[in-house]
Amino acid sequence: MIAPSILSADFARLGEEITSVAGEGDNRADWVHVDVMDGHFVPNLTIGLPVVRSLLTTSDVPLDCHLMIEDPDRWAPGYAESGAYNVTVHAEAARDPIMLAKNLRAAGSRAGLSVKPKTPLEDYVEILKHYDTLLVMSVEPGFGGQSFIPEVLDKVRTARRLVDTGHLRLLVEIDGGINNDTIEQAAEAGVDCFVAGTAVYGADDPGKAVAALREQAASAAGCRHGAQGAQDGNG
Ligand SMILES: O=C(CO)[C@@H](O)[C@H](O)COP(=O)(O)O
Ligand SMILES: [Fe+2]
Repeated sequence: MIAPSILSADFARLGEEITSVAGEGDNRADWVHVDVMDGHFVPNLTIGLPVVRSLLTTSDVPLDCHLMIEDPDRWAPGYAESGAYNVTVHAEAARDPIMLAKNLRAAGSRAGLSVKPKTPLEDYVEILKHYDTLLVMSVEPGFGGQSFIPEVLDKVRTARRLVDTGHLRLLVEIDGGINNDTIEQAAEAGVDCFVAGTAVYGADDPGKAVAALREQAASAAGCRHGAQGAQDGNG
């Protein structure tokens, strides 16, 4: 799955930028990723709930809201109530992440938990049993256009193993520095959903960029499944 991040889009034309990846066929994004930043949890400020509510009316592509905010226990359920498909909060910011996941689901969205590059996954494995998505940050949150941090792929591999062995039931999502040079290693590690800002909205044709990234990820993931089959004696 490909989720273009509108952080790299033209903020004066956000509706059109979303519709550019909301057509039919291969050029259609699976989700559109919306980065909400409060200037406290991260040193940058973007948009909040009123803008997200408007964006929800611009297309039928599900919105994936990534909340880089303090006190998500208080603010995140509003995004779910408004119709966001997936609402992701930061593990480092949530006070009661299990209750928060329950509140998000009760409000009608999927619940996502994100970890910054230096946050270990081990501390959150039990909590993740209450979540639908794990968002592994592959850059420090706050800005688009940064370089991919390959070391976070160990967390992707661990999460993939936990899902494949039935210990967790969630989608593994990655966010930061995903482009045609980095998507294959992320796909091989076991990512299900790839957020891409600059690689999609920096391209001449964002829809074509979505299709190209998906194709690259699918063929790299195919190689991973092939290698897995051979290891299991099925290949
Ligand atoms: O959450 C964030 C940044 O904090 C991301 O969603 C970025 O917006 C991804 O942008 P690129 O790294 O793909 O340019
Ligand atoms: Fe993000």
